Amino acid sequence: MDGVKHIIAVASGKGGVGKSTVTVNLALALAAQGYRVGVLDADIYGPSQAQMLGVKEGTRPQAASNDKFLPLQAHGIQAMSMAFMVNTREPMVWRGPMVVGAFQQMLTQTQWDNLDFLLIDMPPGTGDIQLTLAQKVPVAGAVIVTTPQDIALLDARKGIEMFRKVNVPVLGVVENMSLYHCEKCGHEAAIFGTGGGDNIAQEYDTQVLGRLPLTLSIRELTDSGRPSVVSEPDGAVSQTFATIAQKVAEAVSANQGDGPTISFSE
Ligand SMILES: Nc1ncnc2c1ncn2[C@@H]1O[C@H](COP(=O)(O)OP(=O)(O)OP(=O)(O)O)[C@@H](O)[C@H]1O
Repeated sequence: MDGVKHIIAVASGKGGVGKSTVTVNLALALAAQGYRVGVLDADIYGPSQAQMLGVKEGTRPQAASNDKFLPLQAHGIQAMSMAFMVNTREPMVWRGPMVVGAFQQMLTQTQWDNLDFLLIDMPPGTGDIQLTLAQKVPVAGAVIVTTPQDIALLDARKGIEMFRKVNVPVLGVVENMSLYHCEKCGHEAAIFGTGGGDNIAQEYDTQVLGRLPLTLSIRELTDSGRPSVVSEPDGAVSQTFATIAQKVAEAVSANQGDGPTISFSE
């Protein structure tokens, strides 16, 4: 795709497992490692990237010279979202084809500026948007976000199966809300059970990219527009995202054969 080297879908089967939180922090972690990164919020009905990136309500993208939109800039990354086009306080009462049309327009009519990675924050489920993405553009891989409990894993499995059906490699699984961590007393509890991420990674012959705790700070920082990776760059959560970013970049380059080029000369 024009202006983009690698497209990565961040997906989950189930809603509310932290997919948007992982997308924005992973994007910022990749940017911190020197990559040029963009985020496309494909959640048309419930976009959250504008808020998570701290873009002020009512900010609109500028038109480029060629019928395209310029993405907005936030914390050093480029971003496009339905939230930049509509009043986010009003519900979008749209039928499926209109939603797909809006997604396609954002996908093809955004003038991304020389990105190494475009992360697409997918809506939950395995429907129209997922199929449109796989059919319209070459997707380098998918990152699956899940929480460890059975009900979320059930849906995460469907997400993995769907990407396999459309020949998109699964780069790995991020287990979110692995462990509840009380920031006051330090108490930890596996509210959603343990081992879910490992089991699913083993089942589908992929890797666990990282595990994130359920903590107040992740929620507060991300929802307030200054995600953990920019607010607490040296904190444990940012370290985890740095590792996830590294593994994602490695998995993409391994899949695409971007290894070093060796040449011989006399
Ligand atoms: N590890 C975490 N600890 C605490 N809060 C979290 C964590 N991950 C996500 N949250 C919070 O949970 C809520 C839902 O997260 P998020 O919007 O990222 O989920 P989602 O999977 O993208 O949801 P959907 O796709 O259904 O909109 C947000 O308020 C977010 O801040």
